[in-house]
Amino acid sequence: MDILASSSHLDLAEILANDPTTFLFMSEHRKVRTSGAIAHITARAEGGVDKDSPLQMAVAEAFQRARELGQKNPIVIGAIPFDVSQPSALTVPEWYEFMPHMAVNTNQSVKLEPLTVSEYRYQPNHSDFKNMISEAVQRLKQGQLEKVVLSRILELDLSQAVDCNAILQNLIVQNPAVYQFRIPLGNNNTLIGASPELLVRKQKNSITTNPLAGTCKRMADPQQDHLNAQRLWQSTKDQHEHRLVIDTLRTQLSPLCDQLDIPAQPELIQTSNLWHLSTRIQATLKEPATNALQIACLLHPTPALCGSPAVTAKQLIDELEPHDRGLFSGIVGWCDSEGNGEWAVTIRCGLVQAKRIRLFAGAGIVADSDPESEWQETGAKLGTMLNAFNIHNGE
Ligand SMILES: C=C(O[C@@H]1C=C(C(=O)O)C=C[C@H]1O)C(=O)O
Repeated sequence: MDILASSSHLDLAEILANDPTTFLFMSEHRKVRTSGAIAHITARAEGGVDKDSPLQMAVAEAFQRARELGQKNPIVIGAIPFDVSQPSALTVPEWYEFMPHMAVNTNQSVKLEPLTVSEYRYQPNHSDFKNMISEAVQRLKQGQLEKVVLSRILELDLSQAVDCNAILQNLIVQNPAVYQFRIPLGNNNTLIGASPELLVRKQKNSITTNPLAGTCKRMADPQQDHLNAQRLWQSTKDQHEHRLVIDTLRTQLSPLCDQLDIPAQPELIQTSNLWHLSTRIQATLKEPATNALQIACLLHPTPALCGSPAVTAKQLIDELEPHDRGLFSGIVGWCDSEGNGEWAVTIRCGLVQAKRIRLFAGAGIVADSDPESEWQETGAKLGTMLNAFNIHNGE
């Protein structure tokens, strides 16, 4: 499709041009923006690794229609929920382009009028969250499973409607090196976020995945910050949490790949407010025709968002979490008709609807997890979105 000819800076307001249908997915690899819809795809992602699954068939059909309307290489873009038995929220747009990286202004945040929060709702609240983690720790100690990821929701009511695009602009400025997205969901509902975690990128026969697991908070004091990072690196608990993710990915990817390059040790990476253990995995596909959405469906949800073993962890999440995750901890991204694409994990994000914001944060729990530390960790994760809103109390 068209590539922006000029290399002048665009503010988000110009990029989105007040078009409520615009999807945005931006990374250091590609920055995609869209307009309009040829098809909305709600087919469930269950079994989506297979070419003849309902999801892949629906996408192929919509691509065919887009080609008939003159598109050379249509794309599908949007979000898939954590629970793949729930409907997908995908669109084949009427128009899209890959923007030049330089086109997007990542320097200028938007000065927001101070927002007044009229209500904070925690689901579960502090004490119920700690009970939930203690219950999970019991099950982990009994050996029913090795890891489960448990989460909480923070819902805020504001005294005035927020400008969703201004919040996204702030997210981009505060988190320039991650995966930023804007997913319009209808009913004036928008999912926005800045995820640090790549589920899969596919370019021709080459794939990359970059799971994160093992987290601690950044500190204002550089020495304390460095110490925290070292503590995370040396933590057997966090290294164990991380290894479980890598082992699963190795098992899933090995049969598909000629070459699979997994570093022996994770590295430390930093976001604006957190340290993570991170492993960048590179592989070459045996069958280059396998598309990015198929691989995303194979890997999702990884033990970084669900647990290990996956089926037992999913059952425990259904039993213990009081909320439905919906699109949170699902995946978000795009795939073109040549099979290339990029999918990130839907974290560090929120659903915005006029005066109401719904935020999500989860943490990996293993047998030696401490409930209060997990509350603190999820609080720090919520900070990514709260900072973009310029809300500093409550967490
Ligand atoms: C679930 C979240 O994060 C996930 C859990 C992590 C952990 O347990 O250390 C780290 C990164 C993500 O894979 C979240 O940010 O909400």
